[in-house]
Amino acid sequence: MSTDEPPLLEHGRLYARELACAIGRRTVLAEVDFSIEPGETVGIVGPNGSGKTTLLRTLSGVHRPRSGRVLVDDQVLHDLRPRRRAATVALVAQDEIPPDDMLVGEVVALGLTPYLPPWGLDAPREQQRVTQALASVDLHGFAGRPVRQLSGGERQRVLLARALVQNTPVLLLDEPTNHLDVTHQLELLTLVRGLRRTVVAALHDLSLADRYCDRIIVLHKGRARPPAPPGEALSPAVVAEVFGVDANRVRHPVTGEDHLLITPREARR
Ligand SMILES: Nc1ncnc2c1ncn2[C@@H]1O[C@H](COP(=O)(O)OP(=O)(O)OP(=O)(O)O)[C@@H](O)[C@H]1O
Repeated sequence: MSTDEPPLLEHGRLYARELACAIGRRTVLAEVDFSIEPGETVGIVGPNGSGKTTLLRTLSGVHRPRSGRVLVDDQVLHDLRPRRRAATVALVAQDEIPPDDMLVGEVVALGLTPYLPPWGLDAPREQQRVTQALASVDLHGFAGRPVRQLSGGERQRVLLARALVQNTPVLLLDEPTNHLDVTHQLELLTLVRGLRRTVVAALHDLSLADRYCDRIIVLHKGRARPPAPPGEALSPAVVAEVFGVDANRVRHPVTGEDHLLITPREARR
């Protein structure tokens, strides 16, 4: 989809440099160090509580790192003014609930805020971008509906549409497939891969991460393994160690593609 000219792919290189992420006094992750290329889709996986949300919030600028730096291209993210930061990185948080009395179109239009002059409105242009973004997440015709009337999955797609109109070179997604039916899960991941943006997504479903990500970062015991291609990041040994389940790669009988198959340990007895 295109809400505006797509950002050029020389923009959106995302770096974490010796990052430590903390909540209160507790360090959740330390020694996080990686570089993500413009246009890459990178998954973050890890058990519950391993720090996926904390890392995404730090990469988005919402949390300050305890130490280290986040850079987008040559800019230190946490030094940017809020408007500039909002034009650089968009975060779709997990389970955000917009105010009940807002209309869907109004929520999506919030993504344009960093580009508007103070008190500035450009209604026809704004409306067109909102309409395009809603259509791209399969919510054509929803602009006038109150947010309170949406299902969880529809709300999730509205928040993605808001991030799309924000039109940032870097897009961060926290469990974007939560609440979505299987069709919309696959559509969303196909959509984000086709955006020509740098995408970092926390995903619980290892098979989806394996299939849709160029590289994957595995969080385990307070550390982030360096981003690696799915076959390496989610090798049977790593999946067994980190998640305590068995993983096998099997060939799809029709497409011939590799799929990651997860089985509980007891199933093999
Ligand atoms: N507001 C908070 N106050 C104190 N501790 C917190 C807070 N939010 C998260 N934590 C703790 O920080 C750690 C990392 O949490 P985080 O939400 O980043 O994990 P996660 O990998 O996203 O988890 P999940 O898979 O369950 O969504 C967890 O141990 C969690 O209990």
